[in-house]
Amino acid sequence: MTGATRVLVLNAGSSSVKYQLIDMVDGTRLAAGLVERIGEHAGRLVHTPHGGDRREAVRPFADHAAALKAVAEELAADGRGLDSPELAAIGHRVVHGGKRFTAPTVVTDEVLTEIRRLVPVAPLHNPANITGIEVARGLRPDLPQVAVFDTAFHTTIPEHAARYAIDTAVADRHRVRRYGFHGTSHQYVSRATARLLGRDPAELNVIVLHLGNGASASAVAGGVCVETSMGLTPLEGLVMGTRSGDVDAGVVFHLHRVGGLSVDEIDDLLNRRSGLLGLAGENDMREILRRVEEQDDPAARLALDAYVHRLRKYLGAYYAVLGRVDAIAFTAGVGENAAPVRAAATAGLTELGIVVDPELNSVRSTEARVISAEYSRVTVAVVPTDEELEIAQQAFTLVHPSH
Ligand SMILES: Nc1ncnc2c1ncn2[C@@H]1O[C@H](COP(=O)(O)OP(=O)(O)O)[C@@H](O)[C@H]1O
Ligand SMILES: CC(=O)OP(=O)(O)O
Ligand SMILES: [Mg+2]
Repeated sequence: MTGATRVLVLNAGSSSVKYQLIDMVDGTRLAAGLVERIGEHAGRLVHTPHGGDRREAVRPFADHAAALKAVAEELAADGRGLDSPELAAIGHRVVHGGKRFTAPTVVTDEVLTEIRRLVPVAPLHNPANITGIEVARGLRPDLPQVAVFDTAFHTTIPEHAARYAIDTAVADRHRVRRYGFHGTSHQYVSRATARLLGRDPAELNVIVLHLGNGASASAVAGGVCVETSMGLTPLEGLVMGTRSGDVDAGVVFHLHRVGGLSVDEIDDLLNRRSGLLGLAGENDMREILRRVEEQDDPAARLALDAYVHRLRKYLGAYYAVLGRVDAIAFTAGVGENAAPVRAAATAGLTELGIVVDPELNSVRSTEARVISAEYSRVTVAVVPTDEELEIAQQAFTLVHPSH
């Protein structure tokens, strides 16, 4: 293959930027890294070039623009700067695509305006995604900037699952419905699960549990998403690091009318100070598990139990939605690494045909692997997600449809 074959992928989060430079001919990761704690006193950049040593810098990064400039400098230091003629596109994770964006899209001014209009329904995410696009475009105005939307994979969810049972006219006017997020990951992992089992995705029903900082579940029937736990915004569903997941909407009225909290304060409470953080003062699952195991800490125990209980409720619900489940796939930071969470989420479900093998579950590996017992009717697997590769492939296919 000749010409430009590389894609730089930017995944800009609220306080971090993850990036990868991938050669699409053979999938080589030419560079991977992240900048975290953007806007704080002590930021950190970690950069790993292909075949080279990991470099780390601890210093402040005032904002996303400063972080992206630092990323560009690291890539340039490897001789793979953003000015490289081998770059075919820059792929951006964009969290909310609303109803309009159902596929990867080349960003124009008009597309950017639409992504900006969706900021109120993805306040933690879309602003950072927009900055990423603007900075990258400033550095390489000649290159296609491709937006790959978290919501896209969920556009197949049937109307009766996507609708909230509220007045249709009000819902339509304000575009209130279930959009769902982490779609790029749910799509990648459901297919990777089929590959692991040597099956065609079209004949497989899978429940995907994406458990990272944000967490969501999805039900995928024959490769098509039919239900997911996040809703209008990435707040609904599972208990997360700092987000509550499901609460009675009446909680909002109560906190406002009786508790005297403003709407902005309630937003901040539910999105940034709830979940594991709200229950145990700590949003990192590693620390929660450590406190449970080493200190038998009651707050950490409650947080872990609430997290697992919610997960089990969704597992049961999606089992009923699908009718037949072939596989359950655990993915993202917690799903890939936290064996105790996987064990607790699946314990005592023999009647549902779900039996996890404790020994297989305790194996540490970065590879996709089966953790259920041989006789388990439902295959339970750990399937590492790769949102960056999926974004790079979708972006490259869009700009080079022939490859
Ligand atoms: N070894 C581990 N055991 C338990 N939890 C882990 C482990 N490694 C990472 N995690 C958890 O994974 C979460 C972050 O997941 P990740 O997928 O990296 O998040 P995101 O991409 O949403 O920022 C954190 O809660 C972290 O504690
Ligand atoms: C949509 C979402 O929750 O993303 P993240 O897990 O990256 O916060
Ligand atoms: Mg993630």
